Amino acid sequence: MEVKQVTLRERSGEVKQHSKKDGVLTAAMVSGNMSNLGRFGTGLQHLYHHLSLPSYNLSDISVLCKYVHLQKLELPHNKIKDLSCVSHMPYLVILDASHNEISNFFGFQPPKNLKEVNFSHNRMTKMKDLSAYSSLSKLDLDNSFSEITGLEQCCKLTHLSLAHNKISRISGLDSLPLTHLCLRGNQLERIEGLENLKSLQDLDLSLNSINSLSGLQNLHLLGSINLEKNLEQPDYRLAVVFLLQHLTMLDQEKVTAEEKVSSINKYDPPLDVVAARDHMTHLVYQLMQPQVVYDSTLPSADSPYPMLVLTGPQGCGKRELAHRLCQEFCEYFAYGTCHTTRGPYFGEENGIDYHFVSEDDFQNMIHMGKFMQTVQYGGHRYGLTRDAIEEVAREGLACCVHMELEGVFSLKNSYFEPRYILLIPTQLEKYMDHLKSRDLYTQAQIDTAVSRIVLYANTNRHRPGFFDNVIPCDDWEEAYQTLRQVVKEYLLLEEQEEGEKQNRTSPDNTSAGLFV
Ligand SMILES: Nc1ncnc2c1ncn2[C@@H]1O[C@H](COP(=O)(O)OP(=O)(O)OP(=O)(O)O)[C@@H](O)[C@H]1O
Repeated sequence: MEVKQVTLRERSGEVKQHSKKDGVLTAAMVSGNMSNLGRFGTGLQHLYHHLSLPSYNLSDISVLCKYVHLQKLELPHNKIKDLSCVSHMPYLVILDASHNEISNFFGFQPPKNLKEVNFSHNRMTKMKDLSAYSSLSKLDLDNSFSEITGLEQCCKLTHLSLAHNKISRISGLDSLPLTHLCLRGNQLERIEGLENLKSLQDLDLSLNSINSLSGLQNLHLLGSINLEKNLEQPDYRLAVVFLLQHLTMLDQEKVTAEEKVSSINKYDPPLDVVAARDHMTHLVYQLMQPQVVYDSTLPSADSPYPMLVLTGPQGCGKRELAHRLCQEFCEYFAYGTCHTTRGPYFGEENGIDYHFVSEDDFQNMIHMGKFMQTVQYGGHRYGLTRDAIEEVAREGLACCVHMELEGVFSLKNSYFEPRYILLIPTQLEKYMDHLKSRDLYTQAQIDTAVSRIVLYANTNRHRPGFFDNVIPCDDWEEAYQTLRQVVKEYLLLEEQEEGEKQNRTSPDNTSAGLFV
């Protein structure tokens, strides 16, 4: 049977073997203070598999070239300059020569199965080609390197530490199967050269001068990252958590579920969160205004004001549908004119299509509590004011507006209870051709509009009842006919017409009966 661990203690400069079993020595631990190895292990060299000589002030270890069967050699915290004796250890698997005075990087014949090497805290200044050491899986090189080179062929390298060097650029790591990478305490300003390290799970970039998080976005397996003492950006923790959704540890602290939720709410908020914020903003600003007595036609909690909202992606035709509907059903509806910061298209009239206002004016109106809801779309702001609704209400009519989905989400938080009609393109090609033919949009704007169809479709699928009606709008005329039918049903006009035919009595055509 082989001995697993034998402890040797040095007494007055001599190494004494304390125990040995069945005559076979496989491991030796030596402690004490000894400047040269002298007669150490004389005659037993060929039996050693593991030798540990930490903190011995050793400078000359040439005698170890007789230890040809060594698999593990630990020599940390000595004064060794020359490791050429390792050339005689073809079975070596693990070598720890950290905290020595070695400047000649890997100055020995490569043992075929050398897997783990620790050369940290030595005097190495330049990396060299390590293609002969292709079995390396773990390498510690915390020294004074300014450039990462020579590792390209280390195709089994999973753990690499290059901490406390002078590296200012990450390069040459692309082809490695790294799972753990430590670049703590270097001179990095950017995160680059990591895009292809798809297996990376643990990354230490602490104590650098990194000022941007770009470069981290594709590291989907990254579970732990340390970025301490880098960015000064406030809330950077949330930004990192948002970028790396799989993260479990950041700066040596656990990433909590709350942080994950907060990061999403901050950087990619769901529509309801955006809408809740929008609603809260306008409510708060409105409450901050001097209270006024509203027109009696405005809503109370018991009678939510009737309103018709046409929603759908940009350019789907909802605006024209709204106008035509207000024309045909002018005894019931009037168009609710929104405010926007975008400039008028050719032929658009201020006060009719929109109230065109400057960014500053729009902002002031927010602060004055004017808006029911606002959205940001395509770099511009849009908003529906209380006044716009009130103006229509004074006529005894219901307000008909068109808006993007975000506006609907926001309005759903208010005390208004409109009918919501979704107008959705189902033939993509046709919709795209239509957008192109308007000659108003860039390709990017068209792409955005098209991509948002899914948003509408998913909202309809996942939130039954969110829209009161869904009307395909591939054919504008057909869409209008369906829409007017739906509206007539809302208004109970069909029944009235029927009734009219039968009784020849005139209907009550006020909007009071809308949407009951
Ligand atoms: N108050 C609002 N809230 C939310 N969305 C709004 C609001 N006012 C307008 N929008 C929507 O913003 C989008 C951009 O409006 P814009 O008038 O610039 O578009 P458009 O190119 O004329 O397209 P459309 O014909 O759909 O109105 C449109 O989908 C419009 O319905």
